[in-house]
Amino acid sequence: MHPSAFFLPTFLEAVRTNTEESLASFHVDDSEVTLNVCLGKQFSGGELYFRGIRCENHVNSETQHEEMYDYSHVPGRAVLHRGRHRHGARPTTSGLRMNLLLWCRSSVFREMKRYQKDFSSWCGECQREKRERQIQCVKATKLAFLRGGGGGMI
Ligand SMILES: O=C(O)CCC(=O)C(=O)O
Ligand SMILES: [Fe+2]
Repeated sequence: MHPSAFFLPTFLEAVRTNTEESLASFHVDDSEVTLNVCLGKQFSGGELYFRGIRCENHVNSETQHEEMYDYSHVPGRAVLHRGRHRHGARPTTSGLRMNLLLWCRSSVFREMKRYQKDFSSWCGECQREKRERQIQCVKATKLAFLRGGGGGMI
């Protein structure tokens, strides 16, 4: 599919500076994909911290250790992340930080999501729950097998 068919519409959210930093506390974006371009030249701090991708149902669930990821901005470079990737920005400790944020939305993806119940292909918590269900299922099957006397056949 042509990218322009998938991401409609794309728009500019804001250029954030130090003074707007309260906006960047822990959140998910109302986008499918966000492009964050670092325009500041000299600053320190302002790192992004990512804490796992979540569907609407699991946005407040715990973070698994392996989902923790921190990113330090590099002037002139951009980071592209999923809008549903929970994230925030640490305070700028010196200088002026400016970031250009592009929120890219997909009406196709949003329409498809309305008919789906299982988001385990991208939500970390749906994945964890699915694994847990599988483990419980294997345990129950083993137990039923052993209770049925099948254990002697191994
Ligand atoms: O860089 C910031 O201050 C905000 C970052 C953010 O929220 C984003 O990349 O979506
Ligand atoms: Fe954001």
